[in-house]
Amino acid sequence: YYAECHGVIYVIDSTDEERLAESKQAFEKVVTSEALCGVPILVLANKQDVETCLSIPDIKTAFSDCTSKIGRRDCLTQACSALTGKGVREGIEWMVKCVVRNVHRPPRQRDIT
Ligand SMILES: Nc1nc2c(ncn2[C@@H]2O[C@H](COP(=O)(O)OP(=O)(O)OP(=O)(O)O)[C@@H](O)[C@H]2O)c(=O)[nH]1
Repeated sequence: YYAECHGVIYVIDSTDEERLAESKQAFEKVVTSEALCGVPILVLANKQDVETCLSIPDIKTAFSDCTSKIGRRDCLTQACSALTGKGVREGIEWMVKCVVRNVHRPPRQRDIT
């Protein structure tokens, strides 16, 4: 299943601080998966319409352990709200560009050098 994957969209509930550590563990499994090596990852920090939500810097700090594991691949953390739609288009457009660029995967040496 992962072997056919050209991009990962990982959704975080920005209002669920309690489960952020659990989410980070799940994210770590994705980024360390050999089958997903080099695959672009869009992290959607959802529910940003909620006033008390975690900010993007909060989320990046909580996920900072993962930075080195993300490696050289494209990775974007995009604030969004599935409720209002804000940020969703930007995220998807970014992902489309990445997928087009990485259409041959795993990345060939000449694409990354
Ligand atoms: N305010 C707000 N609510 C949202 C947003 N996205 C989803 N929700 C609400 O969050 C609730 C859970 O949404 P689901 O789509 O069921 O998400 P889920 O991941 O299946 O839920 P769990 O597995 O229970 O965490 C629903 O009441 C949604 O309406 C958002 O961007 N903003």
